[in-house]
Amino acid sequence: MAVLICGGAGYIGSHAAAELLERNEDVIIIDNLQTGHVESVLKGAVFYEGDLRDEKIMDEIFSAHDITDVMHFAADSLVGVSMKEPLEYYDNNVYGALCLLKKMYQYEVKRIVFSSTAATYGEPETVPITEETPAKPTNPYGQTKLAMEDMMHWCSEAYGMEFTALRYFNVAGAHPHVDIGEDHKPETHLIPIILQTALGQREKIYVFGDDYPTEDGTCIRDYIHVKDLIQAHILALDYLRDGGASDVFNLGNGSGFSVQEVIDTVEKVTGKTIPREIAPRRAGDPPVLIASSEKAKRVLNWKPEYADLGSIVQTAWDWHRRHPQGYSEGDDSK
Ligand SMILES: NC(=O)c1ccc[n+]([C@@H]2O[C@H](COP(=O)([O-])OP(=O)(O)OC[C@H]3O[C@@H](n4cnc5c(N)ncnc54)[C@H](O)[C@@H]3O)[C@@H](O)[C@H]2O)c1
Ligand SMILES: O=c1ccn([C@@H]2O[C@H](COP(=O)(O)OP(=O)(O)O[C@H]3O[C@H](CO)[C@H](O)[C@H](O)[C@H]3O)[C@@H](O)[C@H]2O)c(=O)[nH]1
Repeated sequence: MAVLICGGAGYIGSHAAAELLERNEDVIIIDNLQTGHVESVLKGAVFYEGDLRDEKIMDEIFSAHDITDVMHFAADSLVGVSMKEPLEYYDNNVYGALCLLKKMYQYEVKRIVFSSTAATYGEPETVPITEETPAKPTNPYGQTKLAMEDMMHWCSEAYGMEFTALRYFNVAGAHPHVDIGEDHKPETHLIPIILQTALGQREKIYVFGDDYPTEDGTCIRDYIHVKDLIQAHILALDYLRDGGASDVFNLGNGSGFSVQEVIDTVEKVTGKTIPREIAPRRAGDPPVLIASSEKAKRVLNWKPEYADLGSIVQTAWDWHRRHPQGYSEGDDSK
């Protein structure tokens, strides 16, 4: 039995590899390294550098290993870029998932745990967001993720291929004891950008809009620690292995923090003053996104450990301080 991690050299996929290896699972990774890092591939995992859309390497992997389960993280995931390059997003995300599902069907692999996103909900009218909240994406990124969920739904109906679509809210933090963390180039996510400012690599943080209908006028998001997120993936995998039916689950902390509050928290954790400047709104940002993850808690028995934003930021800060330039130092000591 082996788990194939698609996108296992990326931020979240590498944390999944760490957890699976800790459970003594056989881990196979495919990653084309378009945003991933070979340095984040952990010892013990079998690594293939390649693309999901390349049938040759997919056949090589599926015939060389007894793959029983898939975790699928490989995707393009920048909302802004997706607005400008929708076809690229459909190609990598939707066509990439199609290629993967075809191989799973061909090699009779029946289970897949999938990275979905809160972006499938678009701009919901009420919070907290439950899985019953209508999915109405407002950008191609969210739309491609919903299309991928739909494909899995129909594969489940037709071929008995069971899936869990995990709709993440804002993922942050780094592994508390394995030396892996978040390194996107370019970085667009709020917490690492503030940490880069704390490290003196950026002059200031631009706060995108202070005229939203929230208490301090800045956007509110629900931040979830990557380790808690991965714990839910492990539970989702076990749920499918125990015969659980295909389903969709939100993954968030259930509490919201404004951009200003996140910056204040980073100041507290790092002891540094973060210069901030109010900038125009970023297109497509909903004012408030807060998850209800009650379903994951009830069905999967998920118990997140990092409810407090300070402890999430602390683990990210620890990693960023150790790796101020990210993985680019060529650290291959894993
Ligand atoms: N980071 C977040 O806050 C967040 C929130 C919601 C959903 N997600 C989803 O979680 C997943 C992982 O996000 P991440 O932050 O770890 O991103 P990431 O870019 O760090 O990881 C994605 C990995 O997939 C690889 N990849 C992409 N396309 C590929 C392809 N066609 N073939 C092989 N490898 C490919 C990349 O090289 C990268 O290593 C994504 O699907 C993303 O949409 C992330
Ligand atoms: O320099 C910055 C960067 C971000 N922000 C603000 O900080 C908040 C969080 O922004 P992120 O880019 O960190 O995260 P998003 O909420 O935009 O997006 C995240 O959640 C989405 C789902 O809602 C998608 O899944 C996406 O992949 C994931 O990164 C937003 O209000 C954004 O406007 C700033 O003010 N300044």
